[in-house]
Amino acid sequence: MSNAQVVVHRDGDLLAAAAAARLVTRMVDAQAARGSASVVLTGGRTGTAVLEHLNRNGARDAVDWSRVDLFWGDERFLPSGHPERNETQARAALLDHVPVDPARVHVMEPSDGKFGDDPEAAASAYADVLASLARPEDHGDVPTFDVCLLGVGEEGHVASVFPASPAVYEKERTVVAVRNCPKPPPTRVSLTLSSVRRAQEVWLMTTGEAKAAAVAMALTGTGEVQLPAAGATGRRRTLWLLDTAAASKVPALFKPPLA
Ligand SMILES: O=C1O[C@H](COP(=O)(O)O)[C@@H](O)[C@H](O)[C@H]1O
Repeated sequence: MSNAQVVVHRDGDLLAAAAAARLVTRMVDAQAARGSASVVLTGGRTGTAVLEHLNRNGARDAVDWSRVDLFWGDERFLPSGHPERNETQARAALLDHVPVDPARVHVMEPSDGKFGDDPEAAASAYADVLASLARPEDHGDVPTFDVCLLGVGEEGHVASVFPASPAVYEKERTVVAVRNCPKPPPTRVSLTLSSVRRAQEVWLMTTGEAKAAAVAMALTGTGEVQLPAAGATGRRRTLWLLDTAAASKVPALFKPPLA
Protein backbone atom coordinates (compact mmCIF):
# COMPACT_ATOMS: atom_id res chain seq x y z
CA MET A 1 0.00 0.00 0.00
CA SER A 2 3.02 2.32 -0.04
CA ASN A 3 1.83 4.16 -3.17
CA ALA A 4 -1.53 5.02 -1.59
CA GLN A 5 -2.42 8.66 -1.20
CA VAL A 6 -4.44 9.84 1.79
CA VAL A 7 -6.66 12.92 1.86
CA VAL A 8 -8.25 13.83 5.18
CA HIS A 9 -11.31 16.06 5.36
CA ARG A 10 -12.77 17.77 8.39
CA ASP A 11 -15.96 15.69 8.41
CA GLY A 12 -18.01 13.28 6.34
CA ASP A 13 -20.15 15.90 4.68
CA LEU A 14 -17.12 17.79 3.40
CA LEU A 15 -15.54 14.53 2.29
CA ALA A 16 -18.65 13.66 0.25
CA ALA A 17 -18.80 17.14 -1.31
CA ALA A 18 -15.09 17.09 -2.20
CA ALA A 19 -15.26 13.55 -3.60
CA ALA A 20 -18.25 14.55 -5.75
CA ALA A 21 -16.31 17.53 -7.13
CA ARG A 22 -13.29 15.31 -7.75
CA LEU A 23 -15.48 12.80 -9.59
CA VAL A 24 -16.93 15.45 -11.90
CA THR A 25 -13.41 16.51 -12.88
CA ARG A 26 -12.30 12.94 -13.44
CA MET A 27 -15.31 12.16 -15.67
CA VAL A 28 -14.97 15.38 -17.68
CA ASP A 29 -11.27 14.68 -18.21
CA ALA A 30 -11.96 11.09 -19.30
CA GLN A 31 -14.59 12.26 -21.76
CA ALA A 32 -12.25 14.90 -23.15
CA ALA A 33 -9.51 12.29 -23.60
CA ARG A 34 -11.51 9.29 -24.80
CA GLY A 35 -15.06 10.40 -25.47
CA SER A 36 -16.56 8.51 -22.55
CA ALA A 37 -16.07 7.84 -18.86
CA SER A 38 -16.58 4.71 -16.77
CA VAL A 39 -17.23 4.66 -13.05
CA VAL A 40 -17.84 1.82 -10.63
CA LEU A 41 -20.32 2.89 -7.97
CA THR A 42 -20.40 1.73 -4.37
CA GLY A 43 -23.22 1.33 -1.90
CA GLY A 44 -23.05 2.37 1.74
CA ARG A 45 -23.48 5.67 3.50
CA THR A 46 -20.43 7.48 2.16
CA GLY A 47 -20.89 6.29 -1.42
CA THR A 48 -24.51 7.38 -1.44
CA ALA A 49 -23.66 10.74 0.16
CA VAL A 50 -21.14 11.37 -2.63
CA LEU A 51 -23.85 10.81 -5.26
CA GLU A 52 -26.24 13.11 -3.39
CA HIS A 53 -23.61 15.82 -3.36
CA LEU A 54 -22.87 15.25 -7.03
CA ASN A 55 -26.55 15.73 -7.79
CA ARG A 56 -26.59 19.05 -5.93
CA ASN A 57 -23.34 20.27 -7.50
CA GLY A 58 -23.94 22.64 -10.42
CA ALA A 59 -20.81 21.27 -12.07
CA ARG A 60 -22.58 17.93 -12.61
CA ASP A 61 -23.87 19.38 -15.90
CA ALA A 62 -20.29 19.60 -17.16
CA VAL A 63 -20.49 15.80 -17.53
CA ASP A 64 -22.11 14.40 -20.67
CA TRP A 65 -24.15 11.78 -18.84
CA SER A 66 -25.13 10.05 -22.07
CA ARG A 67 -21.47 9.04 -22.45
CA VAL A 68 -20.90 7.54 -19.01
CA ASP A 69 -20.79 3.81 -18.30
CA LEU A 70 -21.84 3.06 -14.75
CA PHE A 71 -21.11 -0.21 -12.98
CA TRP A 72 -21.48 -1.44 -9.42
CA GLY A 73 -18.75 -2.88 -7.24
CA ASP A 74 -21.32 -4.94 -5.40
CA GLU A 75 -25.02 -5.38 -4.98
CA ARG A 76 -27.23 -6.63 -2.21
CA PHE A 77 -29.13 -9.54 -3.78
CA LEU A 78 -32.68 -8.34 -3.16
CA PRO A 79 -35.78 -7.73 -5.30
CA SER A 80 -35.76 -4.91 -7.83
CA GLY A 81 -36.52 -1.55 -6.22
CA HIS A 82 -35.78 -2.80 -2.70
CA PRO A 83 -34.66 0.21 -0.62
CA GLU A 84 -31.52 -1.64 0.51
CA ARG A 85 -30.31 -2.33 -3.02
CA ASN A 86 -27.29 -0.24 -3.89
CA GLU A 87 -28.89 0.40 -7.28
CA THR A 88 -32.09 1.79 -5.71
CA GLN A 89 -30.07 4.14 -3.50
CA ALA A 90 -27.86 5.32 -6.40
CA ARG A 91 -30.89 5.99 -8.58
CA ALA A 92 -32.59 8.05 -5.86
CA ALA A 93 -29.40 9.95 -5.04
CA LEU A 94 -28.30 10.75 -8.59
CA LEU A 95 -29.21 8.56 -11.53
CA ASP A 96 -32.89 9.51 -11.61
CA HIS A 97 -31.85 13.16 -11.91
CA VAL A 98 -29.27 13.12 -14.72
CA PRO A 99 -29.71 12.11 -18.40
CA VAL A 100 -27.83 8.80 -18.27
CA ASP A 101 -28.19 6.38 -21.16
CA PRO A 102 -30.13 3.45 -19.60
CA ALA A 103 -28.15 1.05 -21.82
CA ARG A 104 -24.95 2.26 -20.14
CA VAL A 105 -26.21 1.77 -16.58
CA HIS A 106 -24.94 -1.75 -15.93
CA VAL A 107 -26.85 -3.03 -12.93
CA MET A 108 -26.35 -6.36 -11.22
CA GLU A 109 -29.49 -8.49 -11.51
CA PRO A 110 -31.97 -8.43 -8.61
CA SER A 111 -33.27 -11.54 -6.86
CA ASP A 112 -36.54 -11.29 -8.81
CA GLY A 113 -34.80 -10.62 -12.11
CA LYS A 114 -34.31 -12.82 -15.11
CA PHE A 115 -32.27 -15.38 -13.17
CA GLY A 116 -34.66 -15.52 -10.23
CA ASP A 117 -33.24 -16.23 -6.80
CA ASP A 118 -29.92 -17.48 -8.15
CA PRO A 119 -27.02 -15.20 -7.17
CA GLU A 120 -24.46 -17.39 -8.94
CA ALA A 121 -26.34 -16.89 -12.24
CA ALA A 122 -26.59 -13.14 -11.56
CA ALA A 123 -22.84 -13.00 -10.90
CA SER A 124 -22.06 -14.96 -14.03
CA ALA A 125 -24.33 -12.68 -16.10
CA TYR A 126 -22.51 -9.61 -14.75
CA ALA A 127 -19.17 -11.18 -15.63
CA ASP A 128 -20.54 -11.56 -19.17
CA VAL A 129 -21.52 -7.87 -19.22
CA LEU A 130 -18.00 -6.87 -18.18
CA ALA A 131 -16.42 -9.19 -20.74
CA SER A 132 -18.65 -7.82 -23.51
CA LEU A 133 -17.48 -4.28 -22.75
CA ALA A 134 -13.77 -5.05 -22.44
CA ARG A 135 -11.68 -3.90 -25.39
CA PRO A 136 -8.52 -5.56 -26.68
CA GLU A 137 -6.41 -2.94 -24.90
CA ASP A 138 -7.96 -3.97 -21.60
CA HIS A 139 -6.07 -7.28 -21.85
CA GLY A 140 -8.75 -9.36 -20.19
CA ASP A 141 -12.40 -9.73 -19.39
CA VAL A 142 -12.87 -6.52 -17.44
CA PRO A 143 -12.98 -2.98 -18.83
CA THR A 144 -10.37 -0.54 -17.55
CA PHE A 145 -12.64 1.59 -15.37
CA ASP A 146 -11.66 5.23 -14.98
CA VAL A 147 -12.62 5.25 -11.31
CA CYS A 148 -13.75 2.55 -8.90
CA LEU A 149 -15.48 3.99 -5.83
CA LEU A 150 -15.44 1.85 -2.71
CA GLY A 151 -16.71 2.11 0.84
CA VAL A 152 -14.84 0.31 3.60
CA GLY A 153 -16.46 -1.84 6.29
CA GLU A 154 -15.43 -1.82 9.93
CA GLU A 155 -13.79 -5.19 9.46
CA GLY A 156 -12.12 -4.06 6.24
CA HIS A 157 -14.50 -5.35 3.57
CA VAL A 158 -14.72 -3.60 0.22
CA ALA A 159 -17.52 -4.15 -2.30
CA SER A 160 -18.86 -7.44 -0.84
CA VAL A 161 -15.46 -9.06 -0.41
CA PHE A 162 -15.30 -9.86 3.30
CA PRO A 163 -12.23 -10.92 5.31
CA ALA A 164 -11.25 -14.59 4.94
CA SER A 165 -14.35 -15.29 2.80
CA PRO A 166 -14.30 -17.39 -0.40
CA ALA A 167 -14.51 -14.17 -2.46
CA VAL A 168 -11.18 -12.91 -1.19
CA TYR A 169 -9.47 -16.08 -2.41
CA GLU A 170 -11.12 -15.97 -5.85
CA LYS A 171 -8.52 -15.79 -8.59
CA GLU A 172 -10.40 -16.89 -11.73
CA ARG A 173 -13.83 -15.31 -11.79
CA THR A 174 -14.32 -11.57 -12.20
CA VAL A 175 -17.67 -11.44 -10.39
CA VAL A 176 -18.86 -13.76 -7.61
CA ALA A 177 -21.97 -14.58 -5.64
CA VAL A 178 -21.40 -14.01 -1.94
CA ARG A 179 -23.36 -15.93 0.67
CA ASN A 180 -23.47 -15.80 4.46
CA CYS A 181 -22.18 -12.23 4.65
CA PRO A 182 -21.55 -11.08 8.20
CA LYS A 183 -23.33 -7.82 7.31
CA PRO A 184 -26.97 -7.99 6.16
CA PRO A 185 -28.32 -8.82 3.71
CA PRO A 186 -26.51 -12.17 3.68
CA THR A 187 -26.55 -12.72 -0.07
CA ARG A 188 -24.78 -10.41 -2.47
CA VAL A 189 -23.01 -10.18 -5.82
CA SER A 190 -19.57 -8.62 -5.96
CA LEU A 191 -16.64 -7.79 -8.18
CA THR A 192 -13.54 -9.65 -7.06
CA LEU A 193 -10.44 -7.78 -5.97
CA SER A 194 -8.73 -8.56 -9.27
CA SER A 195 -11.60 -6.82 -11.10
CA VAL A 196 -11.37 -3.81 -8.79
CA ARG A 197 -7.67 -3.64 -9.61
CA ARG A 198 -8.51 -3.13 -13.30
CA ALA A 199 -9.52 0.45 -12.47
CA GLN A 200 -7.13 3.25 -13.28
CA GLU A 201 -8.04 4.86 -9.98
CA VAL A 202 -9.50 3.28 -6.86
CA TRP A 203 -10.98 5.68 -4.31
CA LEU A 204 -11.63 4.22 -0.86
CA MET A 205 -13.98 6.55 0.97
CA THR A 206 -14.95 6.17 4.59
CA THR A 207 -15.83 8.08 7.73
CA GLY A 208 -16.09 7.60 11.47
CA GLU A 209 -13.97 6.21 14.26
CA ALA A 210 -15.37 2.71 13.81
CA LYS A 211 -13.43 2.50 10.53
CA ALA A 212 -10.15 3.87 11.92
CA ALA A 213 -8.51 0.55 12.77
CA ALA A 214 -9.32 -1.01 9.39
CA VAL A 215 -8.00 2.04 7.55
CA ALA A 216 -4.74 2.08 9.51
CA MET A 217 -4.20 -1.66 9.06
CA ALA A 218 -4.84 -1.49 5.32
CA LEU A 219 -2.29 1.29 4.95
CA THR A 220 0.37 -0.40 7.02
CA GLY A 221 0.78 -3.78 5.44
CA THR A 222 -2.03 -6.07 6.59
CA GLY A 223 -2.78 -8.61 3.87
CA GLU A 224 -5.90 -8.64 1.72
CA VAL A 225 -7.22 -11.96 3.08
CA GLN A 226 -7.46 -10.50 6.55
CA LEU A 227 -8.37 -7.04 5.26
CA PRO A 228 -9.74 -6.92 1.70
CA ALA A 229 -9.42 -3.12 1.57
CA ALA A 230 -5.65 -3.63 1.50
CA GLY A 231 -6.00 -5.37 -1.86
CA ALA A 232 -8.10 -2.65 -3.47
CA THR A 233 -5.54 -0.76 -5.48
CA GLY A 234 -5.75 1.23 -8.69
CA ARG A 235 -3.45 0.75 -11.67
CA ARG A 236 -2.41 4.38 -11.58
CA ARG A 237 -3.69 5.64 -8.27
CA THR A 238 -5.09 4.47 -4.96
CA LEU A 239 -6.73 7.27 -3.06
CA TRP A 240 -8.03 7.10 0.49
CA LEU A 241 -10.61 9.80 1.20
CA LEU A 242 -11.18 9.99 4.94
CA ASP A 243 -12.67 12.19 7.60
CA THR A 244 -10.60 13.01 10.68
CA ALA A 245 -12.20 10.23 12.74
CA ALA A 246 -11.51 7.50 10.16
CA ALA A 247 -7.96 8.82 9.80
CA SER A 248 -7.33 8.97 13.53
CA LYS A 249 -5.17 5.82 13.66
CA VAL A 250 -3.31 6.38 10.39
CA PRO A 251 0.44 6.80 11.05
CA ALA A 252 1.71 10.37 10.66
CA LEU A 253 3.80 9.28 7.67
CA PHE A 254 0.61 9.01 5.57
CA LYS A 255 -1.16 12.02 6.99
CA PRO A 256 -1.12 15.18 4.98
CA PRO A 257 -2.40 18.42 6.47
CA LEU A 258 -6.20 18.64 6.81
CA ALA A 259 -7.91 19.35 3.48
O1 LIG B 1 -22.91 -3.14 2.50
C1 LIG B 1 -22.12 -2.37 2.02
O2 LIG B 1 -21.28 -1.68 2.83
C2 LIG B 1 -20.08 -1.07 2.38
C3 LIG B 1 -19.67 0.03 3.37
O3 LIG B 1 -20.81 0.80 3.73
P1 LIG B 1 -20.77 2.02 4.73
O4 LIG B 1 -22.21 2.37 4.99
O5 LIG B 1 -20.09 1.56 5.97
O6 LIG B 1 -20.03 3.14 4.03
C4 LIG B 1 -20.26 -0.60 0.95
O7 LIG B 1 -19.03 -0.19 0.46
C5 LIG B 1 -20.84 -1.70 0.07
O8 LIG B 1 -20.97 -1.27 -1.27
C6 LIG B 1 -22.19 -2.06 0.58
O9 LIG B 1 -22.83 -3.06 -0.16
